[in-house]
This record gives sequence, structure tokens and C-alpha cells, in this order.
Amino acid sequence: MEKLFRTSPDLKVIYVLVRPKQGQTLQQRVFQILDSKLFEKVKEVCPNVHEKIRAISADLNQNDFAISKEDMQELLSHTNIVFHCAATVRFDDHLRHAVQLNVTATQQLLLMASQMPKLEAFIHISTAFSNCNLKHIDEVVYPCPVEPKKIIDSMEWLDDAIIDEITPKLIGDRPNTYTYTKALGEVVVQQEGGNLNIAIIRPSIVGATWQEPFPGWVDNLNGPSGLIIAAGKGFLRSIRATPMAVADLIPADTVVNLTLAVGWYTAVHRPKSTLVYHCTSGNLNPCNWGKMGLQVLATFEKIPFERAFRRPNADFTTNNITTHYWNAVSHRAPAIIYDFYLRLTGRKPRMTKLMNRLLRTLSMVEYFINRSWEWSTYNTEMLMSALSPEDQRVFNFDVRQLNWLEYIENYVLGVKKYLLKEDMAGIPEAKQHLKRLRNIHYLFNTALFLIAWRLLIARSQVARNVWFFIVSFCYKFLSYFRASSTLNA
Ligand SMILES: CCCCCCCCCCCCCCCCCCCCCCCCCC(=O)SCCNC(=O)CCNC(=O)[C@H](O)C(C)(C)COP(=O)(O)OP(=O)(O)OC[C@H]1O[C@@H](n2cnc3c(N)ncnc32)[C@H](O)[C@@H]1OP(=O)(O)O
Ligand SMILES: NC(=O)C1=CN([C@@H]2O[C@H](COP(=O)(O)OP(=O)(O)OC[C@H]3O[C@@H](n4cnc5c(N)ncnc54)[C@H](OP(=O)(O)O)[C@@H]3O)[C@@H](O)[C@H]2O)C=CC1
Repeated sequence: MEKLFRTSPDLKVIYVLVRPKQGQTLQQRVFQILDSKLFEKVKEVCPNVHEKIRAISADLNQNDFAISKEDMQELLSHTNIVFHCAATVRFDDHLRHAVQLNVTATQQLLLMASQMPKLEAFIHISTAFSNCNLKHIDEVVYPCPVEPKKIIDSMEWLDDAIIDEITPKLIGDRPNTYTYTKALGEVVVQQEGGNLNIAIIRPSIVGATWQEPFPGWVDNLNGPSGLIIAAGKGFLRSIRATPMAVADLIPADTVVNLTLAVGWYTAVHRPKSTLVYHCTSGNLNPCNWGKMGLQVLATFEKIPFERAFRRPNADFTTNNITTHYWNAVSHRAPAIIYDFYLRLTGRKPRMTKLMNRLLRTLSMVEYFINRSWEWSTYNTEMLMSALSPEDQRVFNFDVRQLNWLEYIENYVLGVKKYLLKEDMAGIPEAKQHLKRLRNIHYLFNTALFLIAWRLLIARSQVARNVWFFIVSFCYKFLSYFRASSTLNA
């Protein structure tokens, strides 16, 4: 919405389907976004943007999306382009819910779109990981072993226990219900698109904005953002990842630019078949997890997060044994010690619970950070050459121009400002806090070493002998040093 109004202020209206949430009405939700820093530039070129965004109450889990008759009539008769990006993105969602939102709702939306007389294009947002069971992925829709229609039907009569049982068999070699249902959604789009002008966009891991409307903007914890917070606050100490695996991140504004360009191309050129566009970075400008991790850590040195639990010092592990070891030593043990301290001081323990959640999240993302994929980008490159030089500039999605180190630094800064809502004025205090944590760390390690050593020499003759040897060696060395300095004098 932001980019559309900034580049096309004469646009009449955007209908946005919204559900009320967390005690906020849909108008409040939309106005909160419009009143945020994100929309400041838009308001300069389009001061009445509030009037041009029409929030329609809708819940994609309900029949006909629970849209009122009047709203439905308005939508059907006025819409020119549909951008469908609503989805459940939870990796561990129950299959019934994931099918409902990512497959059945897509089917229903296509049906709605087929009743829109003025519709020029239907743009469906999928994910580059919908076929993550393959190593090389082309810009085509791959068939699924079980037809989506059969899956939709079976979800209506199977009970939860049976669905739980068959889920691993259905998802096969995909890691979760999210990627599986997004793949089913693509098949539905292809099979049931009828005469509609359709395109599918597959972004990889969406990160903060690169340039527009300003660098580093981010508003959710998906992808790496949540883990950047966990690392910056010192909770995340170790993560099972392959440093050389490609970190296929794609900035949010690049996805937006490609999406709008695809909308134009699909509406104007009306390709004969459904085109799939990969919105990925790995084949054009690869960055790996090792480089990304190091740059994230380097940025924490310059711009630390406030009130860290421990000093940010995360590392990658590459096998199961070291992962278990570091999980026990660096994640669980400090959480237990801290909760013990909270209990002693009469407060409610919370760190173990938080750590368990973090470990669960890590186990869910491991699949994606220990493998590399190749996505072909012929259609995306074709689209780039179909744009005029001016549009290539305004709707830039050429990731070859992206400087990763600069991007990652802005990403971390954006996480601090827009997700954690921390003020830059707090950086000196955050640095002081980290110094205190470093001193506590050294003090704790020294005390631990002394206690362990004391226990060892109390129990072992060998340790005692080593101890006496070290003490007498030091004594002799000091005596020799004193004697030689007296002679020199
Ligand atoms: C060489 C040396 C180098 C040294 C290096 C050092 C390195 C050090 C630097 C480290 C940085 C670099 C790291 C690189 C890793 C990148 C990972 C990339 C992932 C890629 C995936 C891409 C896949 C495909 C992309 C796609 O196509 S699409 C979208 C992908 N979809 C998602 O990303 C949703 C995931 N999430 C869930 O699946 C659910 O969230 C669930 C997790 C089950 C929890 O579930 P549950 O435990 O039920 O808890 P919730 O209620 O959900 O949340 C409970 C609480 O956790 C919060 N929280 C929700 N989420 C997340 C999240 N992510 N991360 C963290 N927290 C989260 C939430 O705010 C709430 O906090 P609270 O409000 O309680 O305070
Ligand atoms: N983030 C990523 O890395 C990637 C994301 N994608 C795709 O991009 C799209 C957006 O994802 P992302 O922004 O990350 O995730 P979000 O969860 O932020 O966006 C999903 C949107 O769907 C809406 N939604 C979910 N359920 C319903 C419902 N029942 N009725 C109405 N609206 C609903 C949500 O509304 P609400 O705000 O009310 O919850 C939310 O606005 C998805 O299709 C996802 O598959 C693809 C590749 C990577």
C-alpha cells in the first residue's frame, strides 16, 4: 500500500481485507499502520491517503470470508487487481488450519475473483520454499502427490487425531505444514484459475527493507528477525547452522517492487499461462549464513540492544553432539541459574520457559539454515528487461546491487528501532551494561574455576602433586628473578 500510493498518488482506492484483533477494531488497526513512520513519505505526495484505504472486515477462516453483502458487492464490482498474501506462516500449525487458510481460502478467493468483471490480474504470494524438498527449483508449479481437492475434502470429515497421524505421511519430505500447504495453494491457483490472468510470486526469506521507504524497516518476527533479537539480547548463544550454506534473504521492498511490476505485466501483457516469479537472491548475489552471522555480531558491538541478559556471543555449531552440549551449557544452565536467582529474590521465574521457546524455534528453522537451494530466475529476469529504464529504477528488484554488509547492519538497526522500539540515545547505557555483564562473566568463571580446583585437590593426589609443583616452580622462578635483579644492582 505504501509503495503504491507513493508512486501512484492518483490511485482511487485500495480495499484491504482485515480482521479485528487484540481488542482493536479493523479501522484502528489500519490507522495505526497509516499513522506510523512507514507512511510519512506517502503523506507528502498523497495527504488524503486515509480516505483512499478502505478496510473491509473479513476473516479468511469463515465462509465467504464473513464479508458483509454490501462490502462484497463493492469489492466484486470495483476491483481491478487482487494481491493475495494472507496466510498462516507458522511452521507448526495444525494441518487442518493450515489447509483452511493457505489452500481453501485461496480457492474461495479465486471464486470471488472470477465474479469480478473489471479484474485485470490476480497475484498470488507463495514462498520459494513451497518445493523445498527439491534442490533445484524452476519457475513452474509442481504437482502434489495428493490432489488439493481431496485434501480439502478430507479435512472436513477427519478428526484431529487422525489428521495428526497422517500429517507426516502427507507432508512427506517437506519439513512442515507451512511449506506443504503453500505448495497445495499453488496447485489450486493453477487448476482453478479458470480464465483469470494469474501470476505466482515466490519470495525466499523476507528481511527488513533495503532502501524504501527507508532502510531497515521491519514489523514482524518472521525469518531471522526474532533470532537477531534473541542473539542481541544474549539469549541465543549457539545455533546449528552450516556457515557456507546460502542465506537466501530478500529485502521486503524488493518483494514489493517485484510484486507491483508483476501486477503491471500480468494485467498489460496477459501471458497465456500462469507465470511463476522467483524473488530470491542466492543465484544473483549470494551471501552465506557465516558472513551474515559475523556481520550481525559486529553490528551488536557498535549498536547494542538494551538490557541484555548476557553479552551477545553466538556461534554456529555443525553437529548434533555439540548442539546438545551448547544447548545444555549455554542455554538451559544459565536459564536455570537465573530462575533460581529470581525465586530467591521473590520474583516469578520465566527464563526457562523463554529458553524452551527459543530452542523450539531453533529446531524449526534448522532445516532452512543447513541447506542451499538453487532457484532459477528466468521469468524475473525477463520481467526486468520488460520494464522501461525509469520503471527499473522506481520498481528496482535487481538484488545484484545489494551490499550485504551494509544491508545487515541496517537490518539490525531496524530491529532495534522498529521492533524493540529502543531509542538510539540509550546506546552508551547499553554499552555500560555490556561491560558490567563482561565483568560478571569473568568473575563467575574465575570463581567457578577456583571452586572446581579446590574440590579437585581435596580429592585427588595427582592434582595435589600438580598444584605443589606449580607453586614451587613459581616460588623458584621468583627467587631466581629477585637474586638476579640484586646482582645487577
Ligand atoms: C562463522 C561464525 C558465525 C557466527 C555467527 C553467530 C550468529 C548469531 C546471529 C544470529 C542471527 C542470524 C540467525 C540466522 C537464523 C535465521 C533463521 C531463518 C529462518 C528461515 C526460515 C525461512 C523459511 C521460509 C520463509 C517463508 O516462506 S515464510 C515465513 C516464515 N515463518 C516464520 O518465520 C514463522 C515462524 N514461527 C513459528 O512457526 C512459531 O512462532 C514458532 C517458532 C513455532 C513458535 O511458536 P510458539 O511457541 O507457539 O509461540 P508463538 O506464540 O508463535 O510465539 C511465542 C513468542 O515467540 C516469538 N516469536 C515468534 N516467531 C518467532 C521467531 N521466528 N523467532 C523468534 N521469536 C519468535 C513471539 O513473538 C512470541 O513472543 P511473546 O509475544 O511471547 O513475547
Ligand atoms: N516472511 C517471510 O519470510 C515470507 C513470507 N512469505 C509469504 O508472504 C505472505 C505474508 O507473510 P508475512 O508478512 O511474513 O506474514 P504475516 O503473518 O505477517 O502475514 C500474514 C497476513 O495474513 C493475515 N491473515 C492470517 N489469517 C487470516 C485470517 N483468517 N483472516 C484474515 N487475514 C488473515 C494476517 O492478518 P493478521 O495481521 O490479522 O494476523 C497477516 O496480515 C504469506 O503469504 C507468506 O507465505 C513468503 C516467503 C517468505
